[in-house]
Amino acid sequence: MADWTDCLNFGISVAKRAGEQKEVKLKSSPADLVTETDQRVEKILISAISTRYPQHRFIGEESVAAGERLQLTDSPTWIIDPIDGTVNFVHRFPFVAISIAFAVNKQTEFGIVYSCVEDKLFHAQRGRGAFLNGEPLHVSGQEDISRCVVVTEIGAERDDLALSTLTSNIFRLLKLPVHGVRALGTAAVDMCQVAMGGADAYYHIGMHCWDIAASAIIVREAGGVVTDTDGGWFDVMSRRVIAASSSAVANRIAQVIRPFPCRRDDEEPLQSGGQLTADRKCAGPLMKSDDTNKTH
Ligand SMILES: O=P(O)(O)OC[C@@]1(O)O[C@H](CO)[C@@H](O)[C@@H]1O
Ligand SMILES: [Mg+2]
Ligand SMILES: [Mg+2]
Repeated sequence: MADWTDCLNFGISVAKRAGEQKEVKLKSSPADLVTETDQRVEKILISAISTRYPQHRFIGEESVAAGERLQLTDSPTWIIDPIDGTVNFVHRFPFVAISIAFAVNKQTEFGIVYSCVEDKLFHAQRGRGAFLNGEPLHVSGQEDISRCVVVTEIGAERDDLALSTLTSNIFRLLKLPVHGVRALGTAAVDMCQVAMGGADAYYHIGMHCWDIAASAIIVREAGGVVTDTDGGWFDVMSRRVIAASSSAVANRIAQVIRPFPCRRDDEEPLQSGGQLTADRKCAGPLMKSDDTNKTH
């Protein structure tokens, strides 16, 4: 088995260096600031990594937004979210992370999540455990859904179907009941909360591969389970995930929540006026008819 520890250590060092980029000045508007900062951090990461590993490929949120093709091949690939929690960043809500995953043959070999404001560095390497600032991490192991804190995200979708589905999912979980539902505004940090036992589960529909590729391996290596929202096999490109402290909790959440349709990350972008757009929004047919049969 190839040993990717050198890449992991290099990834950790560039993530920490990029996380020092705090001296950003407001230029014209919060939107500009964020775009500029996100792009700058992604450039810092990709330029450092590609100088050291010129054969490696990249999937970066900002490069994809700029029109680059999103394609996960068998080649060694770094999957990067330069700032996960951009809205938090603008509002100074203190959860903002750099998320870096590394996949070979489409299998994630390691993941790094640097929660910059908290100065918490999470990492995990396949088969070698998960760590927070060098200390081993473990999920809570909770198996009883009624004793769980569940994390989810509100997401950026504002269409009626997405909004009504996500609010009714929260409604059904609260009625089970669970101990609480939380949202931190960054999928990467949400999932690391599951990995460290601060939360017992996380589910989300509509996030992207760069939001969760790193934290998915961190949860698994911390002893948790990661599945699709239907309880089946997790596909990092599907934009659907449950991460949980146990299979029992993951399965219970899968029974309760209903999906809304999302374009896969690796689907060709929508055509708009003859031009390719980076639009990967949730869209598509209404819920499947069997969704109405889900357990409440
Ligand atoms: O665009 P960003 O900041 O990289 O990421 C988007 C994101 O923060 O939005 C969702 C919640 O709104 C999260 O699940 C996800 O991580
Ligand atoms: Mg993100
Ligand atoms: Mg981002």
